[in-house]
Amino acid sequence: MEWPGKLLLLSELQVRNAAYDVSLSRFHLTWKRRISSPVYHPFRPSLYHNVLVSEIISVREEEEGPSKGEGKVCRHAFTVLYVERCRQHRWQLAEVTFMCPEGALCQHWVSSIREQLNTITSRPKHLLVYINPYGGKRQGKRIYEQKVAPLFDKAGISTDVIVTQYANHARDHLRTEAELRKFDGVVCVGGDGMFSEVIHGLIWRTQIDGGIDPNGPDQILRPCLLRIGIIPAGSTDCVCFATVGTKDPVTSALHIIVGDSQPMDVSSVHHNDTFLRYSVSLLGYGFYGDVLTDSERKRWMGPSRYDVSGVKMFLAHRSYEGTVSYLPARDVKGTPRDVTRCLSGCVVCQYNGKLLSEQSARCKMDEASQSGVDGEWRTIHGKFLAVNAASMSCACPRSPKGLSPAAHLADGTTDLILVRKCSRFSFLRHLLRHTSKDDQFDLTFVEVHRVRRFRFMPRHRQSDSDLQLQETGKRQTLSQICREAPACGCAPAYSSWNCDGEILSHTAIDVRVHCQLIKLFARGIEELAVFEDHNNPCTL
Ligand SMILES: Nc1ncnc2c1ncn2[C@@H]1O[C@H](COP(=O)(O)OP(=O)(O)OP(=O)(O)O)[C@@H](O)[C@H]1O
Repeated sequence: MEWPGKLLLLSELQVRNAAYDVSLSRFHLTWKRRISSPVYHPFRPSLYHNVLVSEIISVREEEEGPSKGEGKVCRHAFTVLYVERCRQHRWQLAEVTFMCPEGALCQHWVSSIREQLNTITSRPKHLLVYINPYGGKRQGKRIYEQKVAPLFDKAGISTDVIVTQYANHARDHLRTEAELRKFDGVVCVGGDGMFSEVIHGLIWRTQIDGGIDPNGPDQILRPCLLRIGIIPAGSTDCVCFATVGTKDPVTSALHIIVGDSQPMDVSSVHHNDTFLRYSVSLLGYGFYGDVLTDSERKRWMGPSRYDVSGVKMFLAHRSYEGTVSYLPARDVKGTPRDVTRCLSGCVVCQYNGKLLSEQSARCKMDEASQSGVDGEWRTIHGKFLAVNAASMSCACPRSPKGLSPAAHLADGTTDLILVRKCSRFSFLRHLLRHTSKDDQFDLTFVEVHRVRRFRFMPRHRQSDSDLQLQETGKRQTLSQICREAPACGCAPAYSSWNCDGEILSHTAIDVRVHCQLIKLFARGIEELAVFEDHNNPCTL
């Protein structure tokens, strides 16, 4: 076996007229300046650079290098394009040009680097791209054409681009028409709504192709083979922020190019035997459901509608009666009160992912053992200000800790957070703790459980006429008027579920977490230390 640290090439080359020792191994490209004077010079550029081969985007031979170096003639040059880390998890494309004394040496370097890049099998070569031209500030097309397409081009990635014509265009295309075998991944340019369309299309198609009925709440779903990339261009880009650490199209494009892979759990939401939606981040009933319902009526306000509706619903202080039953996540590592976070290469996700896939393999062999794997249901009845299920931390720039700071992206569980009826002041304390260092769960009226499945049943069942009105958007009957503006004194009987920013049509739901059902072109959030390279001018 070849020793991985073994040097494949070592030459003296020039970078900006200074001599460097440049070396290439299977994993690293390094260039180290030859020091002519031992005297420290504070303004001299960094002396040592190290780039992972896995983070080299491409290499190109220059037409003709500069004609003179320090005394030597250097007419042959090649340029390496690579990932450079900046502040706050941002990546950018950097390049360095090496000048070689001879053409043969230059070609040898170019072919050796290309050879190493060709050994990386996880990089996509052909992508299917969906652009929502109306997401966020309607910049999706411009962002893709100006910032992303040139990078894909440099990396030699070919694309089939579809600019969506209507809502659910991407979902329907993926479900039926898309020739998925042609592609190594699917990219969506837009916000969380667009990402949701893509996962709905891809998961559905994967189940149908695999002969699995997606309407069955007890079905073990097939993981999707194609990875998904998100180019953030929406007004809410929470999934991108949670999996990459920033909302920057260039950073996301570079994660796609280097072929990153981040598994992610998906929850299926059913009402009886009818599939409603998939969720990857937040399912919220009560406060977060009401905020979304109210903010939908204020779309004309733009993103500030969430603040306005948040304040309004906080003052309304509505609580809802219902029954929550859940299956606690047994045997898994981690709890919602952990101080450790789900970061890049998370060992909790790896451990639980393995454990749960072994359990579901056993379960497939013996359908009857299902109850043994799942354990026992627990039930809580009460009046709640909020019932939330966070499948990831739900961190965003406004709430950097998120709704459940210790939640994991891919451990097969969701954190069920129950906020019981309490005073306005107490609820405010709970909400404010999402932005401070204090533990938002350390309050008598809040409880949190790490679960694999849960059900919710409101005390008052929705009537069919309520459901019809909810779906058609008409608001004319007395009960609906009472629900929207209970000036008559009757409190609304039920809230709505906010499912990743969409309102569900039913309140009685059955939610099941599917461990690592999808994979993203991301690597999770890297430790900050990785980014604190003080030699890097971009971090200063
Ligand atoms: N061509 C289109 N015309 C109208 N709607 C579209 C089109 N393409 C996609 N959509 C829908 O637009 C919605 C919002 O898209 P997206 O998530 O990209 O932007 P956003 O501004 O972040 O939206 P949101 O406010 O929902 O987060 C999605 O639910 C998607 O289904």
